Amino acid sequence: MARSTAEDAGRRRQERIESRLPVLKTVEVLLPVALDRPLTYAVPEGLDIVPGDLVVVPLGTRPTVGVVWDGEGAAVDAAKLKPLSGKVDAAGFSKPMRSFIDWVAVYTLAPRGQVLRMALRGLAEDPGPPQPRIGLRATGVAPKRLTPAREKALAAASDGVVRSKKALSEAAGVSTSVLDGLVAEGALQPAPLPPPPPPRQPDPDLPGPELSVEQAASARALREAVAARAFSVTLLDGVTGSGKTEVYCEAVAEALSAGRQALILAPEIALTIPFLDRFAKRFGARPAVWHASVGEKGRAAVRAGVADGSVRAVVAARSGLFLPFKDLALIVVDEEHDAAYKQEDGVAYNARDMAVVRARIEDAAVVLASATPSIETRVNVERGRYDKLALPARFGGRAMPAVQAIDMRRVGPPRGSWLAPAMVHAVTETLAAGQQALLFLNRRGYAPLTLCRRCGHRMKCPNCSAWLVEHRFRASLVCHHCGHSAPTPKTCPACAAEDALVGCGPGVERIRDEAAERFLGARISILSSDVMGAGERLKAELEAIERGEIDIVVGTQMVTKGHHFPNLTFVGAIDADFALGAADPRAAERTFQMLQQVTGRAGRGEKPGRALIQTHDPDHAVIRALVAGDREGFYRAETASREAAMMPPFGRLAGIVISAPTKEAAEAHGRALARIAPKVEGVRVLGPAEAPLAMVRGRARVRLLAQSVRDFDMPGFLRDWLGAAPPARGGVRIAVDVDPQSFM
Ligand SMILES: Nc1ncnc2c1ncn2[C@@H]1O[C@H](COP(=O)(O)OP(=O)(O)OP(=O)(O)O)[C@@H](O)[C@H]1O
Ligand SMILES: [Zn+2]
Repeated sequence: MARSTAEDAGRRRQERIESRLPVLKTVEVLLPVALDRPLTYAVPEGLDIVPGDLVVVPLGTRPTVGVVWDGEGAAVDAAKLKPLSGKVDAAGFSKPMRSFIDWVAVYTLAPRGQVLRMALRGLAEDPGPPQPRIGLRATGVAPKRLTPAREKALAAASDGVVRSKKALSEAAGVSTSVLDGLVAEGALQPAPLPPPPPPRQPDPDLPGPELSVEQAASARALREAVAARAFSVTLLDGVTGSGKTEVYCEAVAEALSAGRQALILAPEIALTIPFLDRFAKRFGARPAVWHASVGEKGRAAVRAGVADGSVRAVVAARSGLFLPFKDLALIVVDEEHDAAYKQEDGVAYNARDMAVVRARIEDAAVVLASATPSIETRVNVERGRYDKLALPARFGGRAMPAVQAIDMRRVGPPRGSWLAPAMVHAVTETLAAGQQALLFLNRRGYAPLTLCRRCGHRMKCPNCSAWLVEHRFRASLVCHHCGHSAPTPKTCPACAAEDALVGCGPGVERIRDEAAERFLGARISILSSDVMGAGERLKAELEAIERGEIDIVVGTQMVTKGHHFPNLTFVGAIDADFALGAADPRAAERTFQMLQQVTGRAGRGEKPGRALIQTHDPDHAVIRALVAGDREGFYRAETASREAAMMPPFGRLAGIVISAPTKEAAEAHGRALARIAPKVEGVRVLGPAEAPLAMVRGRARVRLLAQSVRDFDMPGFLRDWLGAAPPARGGVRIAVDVDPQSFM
């Protein structure tokens, strides 16, 4: 049977060859659209095309850039196919890069084209070959009339150097219209400007800081891992302020010395900013930067440089993982535990995990750095899959901050305020000593809930099952799930009472107001993504804090990690509990990590630090471990309870969210899916159940959860299952999330 099919195919191919002359070659082209399979195109005669080439093809009516994928073109009549329009003049996708895209698609169940789209970012904006820039040069011809301004201009140009119009007008101190006049009279003449000097390359031979004995040992091990030119993963597990950055920079130096490339991933754009300067201090030049706030031109330049090998070091947000490196030697995943590495929409991938996959395909080294490693990574170390290097003490013999809990049930703040007396006292002392304090609350805006004092009406998002968050800074009520935003009304929309709407609970803006009232004259800064953005403003603010121009920093999780403010000695966590109860198997781990990171900002300079944590549950294991400084104890207990519950990494999870215009439709489809779930040993399917966020953007949501033993092909199971699913009609949509981080 199989034999005759093969023979048939062979015969068909033969017929094709005989019936058409000349035979056109066909190729498979993967396109950046929601298709899993490449499409087949004919190759025009004379065009030399190999897998990995970037090509332009007609797709519908639009020319689209795609990538020639592996495999023979299908055995179809090439003459009936559309031919591809041409090759793009850019470095193609290497075989490892193509394998990586295939791998991510298979694992996440995203269509391959959708993964490709991430890897083509920065290409569409390619500015093309640089236009020659034109400047001005003196010709030696004397103008008819010589004014003092003209004299100045000609004197400045007398050296014969070609300068841009702007540069010449500045050098001479005359307006550009003077120069135009001289051009008109032939005394100045347009001429091509010399090309700008190439950007300075980071120099790995510059001396780094003198490392401590432990740091040096770790640095040596990481250098060896990079030099081995083989796949490896190393957890760099060092307490806050132990100098992990200095240590992994040595691994970067090793990659650069070999003329190869390094990628440093950071979970937040805010963290890339101080890193640029630290990198420049170490290597004499800044690395390339890749994230959403980099403009189109900048992105195109980074992408091109990464592909041709001229860009050696890139610091990037998670999407940098899909850049087409020419010779990738090292990926550093800084703050590897961070949930921001997980992309929730579109292709649901975890950049930390996919960094390991990419490194395996490219024979590269991975460094996972964290003061609070994920349980997943720790277990991989215990199983011998990853290596581990430990930095158990802060650099320079500095002490870890002393951490205490404030029991909000007994010694909490007076009604209507959020800072407990002990917190106020500690901040006052800190300011009196000329030091900085950080108040941490992981809630943006002013108040998480607004209600009417008269009728009790609560301000809800019209599109989501969520409260609107008051942002006083923007004078509006905002939904943090869909972005809906409207001016804060003067009257209650339900009972029309005037001035009856009140904010309940605190966000960072409210803490800022309270701090301003309590600590008169203190210079206070709010660090929160919606207030600061991610650009120059944030950079300036971080620098002002570092220089000591700010007394109190009030911030969301944006400030919890990575930053190094030497004069900051006190950290107060306003509400340690709010994440503890969440319907999330990682709730305890996450809370521990967040609080350990934020308290770790205290006392990183000469002066010792301390931290206070406001909690309603001081006996909770997380709080007790933080106060006792018993990191290992917490991890042991948490790992054991995860194992008992068969939760990751001891079991696998996948979430399926079904959304639809109505709750009934979502539920019906959820039930239909659950009914046809394959009965396989070692896996069970839970749900459908209404999602905690039951409505987002006007769409009702229900969830299914698949839970399996550890050694189980979850993507394969999901593919079989969903492949047999009834078609999603009536606006039903299905989103699959393998290894979910969010359970909302
Ligand atoms: N060997 C060294 N010589 C001089 N300074 C050092 C050295 N090691 C670390 N430092 C300094 O100590 C501070 C803390 O180091 P770093 O920021 O690398 O710590 P970290 O382990 O990354 O901390 P966190 O996990 O909290 O981000 C930095 O200012 C760094 O420059
Ligand atoms: Zn909303």
